[in-house]
Amino acid sequence: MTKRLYERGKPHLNIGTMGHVDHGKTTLTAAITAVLARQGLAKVVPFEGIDRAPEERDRGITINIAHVEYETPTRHYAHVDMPGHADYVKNMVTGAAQIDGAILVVSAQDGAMPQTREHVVLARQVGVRHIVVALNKADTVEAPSGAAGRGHGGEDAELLDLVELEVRELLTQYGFPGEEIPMVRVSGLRALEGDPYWVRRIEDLLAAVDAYVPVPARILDRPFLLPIENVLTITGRGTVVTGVVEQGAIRLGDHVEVVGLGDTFATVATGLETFGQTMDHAEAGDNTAVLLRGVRREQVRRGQVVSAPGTIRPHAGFRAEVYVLGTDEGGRNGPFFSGYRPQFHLRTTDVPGEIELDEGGMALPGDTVTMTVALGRAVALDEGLGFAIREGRRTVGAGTVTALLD
Ligand SMILES: Nc1nc2c(ncn2[C@@H]2O[C@H](COP(=O)(O)OP(=O)(O)OP(=O)(O)O)[C@@H](O)[C@H]2O)c(=O)[nH]1
Ligand SMILES: [Mg+2]
Repeated sequence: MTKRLYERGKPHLNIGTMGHVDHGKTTLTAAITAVLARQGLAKVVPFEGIDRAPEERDRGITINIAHVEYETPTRHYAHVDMPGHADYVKNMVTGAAQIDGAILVVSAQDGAMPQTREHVVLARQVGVRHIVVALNKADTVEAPSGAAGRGHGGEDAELLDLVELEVRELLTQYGFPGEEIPMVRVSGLRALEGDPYWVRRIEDLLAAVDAYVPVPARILDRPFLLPIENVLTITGRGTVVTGVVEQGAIRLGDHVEVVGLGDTFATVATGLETFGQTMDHAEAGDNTAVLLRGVRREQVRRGQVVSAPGTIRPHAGFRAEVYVLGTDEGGRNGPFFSGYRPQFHLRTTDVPGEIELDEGGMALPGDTVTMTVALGRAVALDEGLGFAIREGRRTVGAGTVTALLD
């Protein structure tokens, strides 16, 4: 069976849904595909089809299906719906999801909640600059005209205004232009059911994303690098790794190295695909599956990177600047000290590491501190890389690598 060649007709962007648990991220994701499918711009991905990342698939090289693909009239999107809070932190905060913009989903019933705040803080830390807000579950608050008996009328519409104001203030507090951020009142659930009024609102939301999130400048002038998100075995073909190309470009047949979490080794990219379509080359920003020649499944794992030969090395020691999350941002209740051994989330992996603090040996929630880190395992590192520090289920800090030590 021959596969369609991926056409680079429209600019490609990576976006994702974020927001408090149960506010409707997955329902909204499904609704977007349903609405765009009516225009022939997406395949319907049902609610149950999102959030699944099987270890193995036997049909072709396919992207981790937590990524949903769709087009608007002007753009091609890969959309990642993080399946829960811990995964959000792992995937997005560590830069693994590499999103160019985000849809912040806030339930109109509940307003901003603790994870709404935490996600906004962390989005800011990892350099997500453009957020569009979906005030979801608006059907529980607002009635479309003519839909007598549904919704609750005037007073609750005022409630929506209040929620909107509260979210704008939250965004402004964390350095986003809260006044100008587009906010669209939607109902993922009703749109998914095909209610024309709410379908139009989803179209409004997508138009807002198209207009507000700019096409980012891709780093094409640096060596190829792809952090491995997922490893798949394709029966009869070999081992495939998937992820978003962080920088540079790769052509079919290029020599590459697999770096980190063990000995570096060389291989060749003998297949490239995106969402089931073949590619002759992949470049920064592309959600890509790479077939690696002669590589056994056990040789590769999430957390390694595929890179142009000789361009990046594994390191265990580095210097960093870290923002320690405040208690109200989901951070610790108290300080930590030199000798502290949390988990470091770097690109697509997490490894334990010991912290040596510079000044005074103590870091309080809300502080920005400099430190030396000794990781338990060497991973592919470079200066400027962003990372998150976690302890148990709590995000302790968000930092940047400032120098490599060994
Ligand atoms: N009334 C109403 N209910 C909704 C809407 N969107 C989602 N829901 C319901 O809210 C619940 C949570 O929806 P999900 O889409 O699973 O929420 P989520 O944000 O993906 O949840 P997590 O992934 O667990 O964080 C489900 O029962 C949905 O049916 C909406 O627009 N209106
Ligand atoms: Mg969900």
